[in-house]
Amino acid sequence: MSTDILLDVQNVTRRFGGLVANSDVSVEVRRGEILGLIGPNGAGKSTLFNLIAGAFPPNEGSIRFEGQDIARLSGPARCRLGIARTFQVPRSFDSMSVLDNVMVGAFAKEPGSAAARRVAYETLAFCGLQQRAPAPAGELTPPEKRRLEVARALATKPKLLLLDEVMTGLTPSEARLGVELVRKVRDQGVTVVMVEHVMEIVMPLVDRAVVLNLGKVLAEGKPRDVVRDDAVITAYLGERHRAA
Ligand SMILES: Nc1ncnc2c1ncn2[C@@H]1O[C@H](COP(=O)(O)OP(=O)(O)OP(=O)(O)O)[C@@H](O)[C@H]1O
Repeated sequence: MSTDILLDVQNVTRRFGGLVANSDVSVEVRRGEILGLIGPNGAGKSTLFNLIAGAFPPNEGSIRFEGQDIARLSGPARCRLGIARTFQVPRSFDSMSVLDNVMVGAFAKEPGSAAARRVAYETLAFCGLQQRAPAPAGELTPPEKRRLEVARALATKPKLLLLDEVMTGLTPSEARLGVELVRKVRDQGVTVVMVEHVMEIVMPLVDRAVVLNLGKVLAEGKPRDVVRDDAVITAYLGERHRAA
């Protein structure tokens, strides 16, 4: 395996009863890239995130991170190796302060509370949330909550960050700030895989895109090629993209 492959998912299948949510999916994630994972609702994008982050194991196939087989490791063990994720629906602890929420992430790598607090403050500043550190997380606005999700994941000091629809519901100016944050994360040396539905946001941002449809990889490549792919237009993007 080439060392520039950080994450190597090969021939992964995940079933839920009779439903095949991921079917023979292979995706390679290169170190330092921003990879977009796109596709219609129910295509299997979150399932693939869950498989990578360790929410459940695959029924078949292999998942290797820096060459190590991680398919049977727990979520916390994968977090310690350097895989972090956000959730589609933010999962903050609303009665805890914003700072304490981020400290929960920081404790993954920093057992001492003084060091974890320092990491949490640095991460909040990086994400533009430092002013909100003492506020209860439940008082954050929806875009701030999405930032908090990112901050909590970043505080674990990941090598690979999985972003699940962090731009959903943002106004165009909030989304621009979100794009800036994702670029900054990558510039820090963190590899990013992001699920997004808004093509105008995701396509200019990502280096490559993988399209899932009905649990299978339908296409992958440079964004400009993927948006012109006939199968992708038919299954997901719609006809207005054919003229583009
Ligand atoms: N834990 C689960 N138990 C049973 N079925 C599941 C589970 N997780 C996902 N599924 C099913 O697997 C299929 C793929 O779902 P998944 O959430 O991965 O798609 P998605 O591409 O992330 O969709 P969306 O864009 O709507 O979030 C769906 O039919 C979904 O209902």
